[in-house]
Formats: sequence, structure tokens, C-alpha cells
Amino acid sequence: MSTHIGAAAGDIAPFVLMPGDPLRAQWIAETFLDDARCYTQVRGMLGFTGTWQGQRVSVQGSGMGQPSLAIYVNELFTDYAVESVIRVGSCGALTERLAVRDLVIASGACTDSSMNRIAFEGLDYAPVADFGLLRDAAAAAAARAATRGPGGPAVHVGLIFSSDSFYAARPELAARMVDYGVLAVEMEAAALYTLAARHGRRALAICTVSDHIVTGEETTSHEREQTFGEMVEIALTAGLV
Ligand SMILES: Nc1nc2c(nc(Br)n2[C@@H]2O[C@H](CO)[C@@H](O)[C@H]2O)c(=O)[nH]1
Repeated sequence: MSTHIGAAAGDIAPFVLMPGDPLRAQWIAETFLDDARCYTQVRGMLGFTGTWQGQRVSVQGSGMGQPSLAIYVNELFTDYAVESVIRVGSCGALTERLAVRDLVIASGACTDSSMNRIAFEGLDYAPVADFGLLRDAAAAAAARAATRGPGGPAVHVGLIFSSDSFYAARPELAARMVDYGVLAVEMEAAALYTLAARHGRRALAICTVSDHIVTGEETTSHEREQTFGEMVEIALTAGLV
């Protein structure tokens, strides 16, 4: 057991999917994994291990925000020898180039979090995705679009903004990031990428656009579940290549 994960050694697979919501972790385990077993309920942050197409996969909730995700990712890397983590989450679109239900595969993550400022003492570190996972996720998304034909969610590969605030004191600052190519806002990816680099592991964040900062549009819970399924299948394909 680690401080915040009640799993025994060997309970967690080398490859972990990481949604923010623990109930989403349960939904992924029940929907996509065979022989899924819950290995932790500590503080309600559920984790499961099962198999997908015969390969072991774990699903671990991260909670909302970088401090919460950092607790679980640190312990996955240091106490359970996890090799790769793909965040499967939701985000808010910052530009009208994106529509709700689109997918964002985050090549890198800007942030307003103090975590890296403290770690790097004034230097601006660049949290980026593992290239292999990024490449394989983009390829899996393109293959699905080719076989499915038109009508599915658009897929965007680009920068995301990991904010520490959902109710931002200065929302106009996120809008300024759009001028520099940032596509969407969420609250976890930058910490995931920084920790994976620190531990020499692999990480990627894929997010579905569930709300639109510019238009105010939001997806229904049914729509979220549909696009979330597409994203999970892309993540499983990329993570288990
Ligand atoms: N800061 C922020 N986070 C968002 C937004 N939309 C979504 Br979904 N999120 C994510 O959803 C949770 C907040 O509802 C956090 O875990 C974020 O990653 C948004 O417009 N802003």
C-alpha cells in the first residue's frame, strides 16, 4: 500500500488510464475491461485493474487539479513501478476552432500552477507529452476517423492550458494564450507531463471538449459519455501498442 492508494504490490498494471472523476474510472473499468477488480477505495479515489484485448490495464482516478493528480501519479511511479499514464479527461475549449465533443490530444501543457515555478525557481519548464504515445494516439484517432467516415468528433493535436482555477480571477489571461496556439483549458496535464519526465516514464493527456469558454455551449451527460468512449478506445490503442 502507498499513502493514498490501497493497492498491494503487483495489483496495478504498468499502463494506467487516469480520468479525473473516480466514478468515470469505474465506468471505464465496467465498460472496457474484462475481469476488472477494484484495488483501492482510499478517500473514494477508485482504482481498478482488468484486461483489454488480453493485456493488463489499470484505471485510476486523479481528482481535480494538479496537486491531487500529483499525489496519485507520484505514488504510481514510485510505489507501483507504473511505466505509462494516459489522462483521459475533459476540457473547456478556448477557441472557436474547437467545438464541443471534439478531442484534444495535448502535445504540451502551459500552466499557471506554482508547482513548477517552485521546482524550477523562475525557469519556465516545458511540460510535453511522450512523443510515442502522442504519435500513436494521433494515428489511432486518424484510423478511427477513416473507418468511421464523417460525423465523428474532430481531433486536435496541440497545446493545452492546465490552470489551478476553475473560477479564474483573470479569465482574460487564458484568452491571451489562444494567440499563442493554446486550444483548451483543464487542470491536470502539466503536472502529469512534468512528473513523467522527472521519473523517466511516459505520459499523454487526451481530453474531450465538454464545455466552450467562448460560446458557453455545454455537452449533455449522454454526449459526454459517447465522446468519452471514443477517447478511451484511442487511449487504450495508443497505450498498448
Ligand atoms: N479550469 C477549467 N477546467 C475545466 C474546464 N472544463 C473542464 Br471539463 N475542466 C476540467 O474539469 C474539471 C473541472 O470541472 C477539472 O478537472 C478540469 O480538468 C474549464 O472550463 N476550466
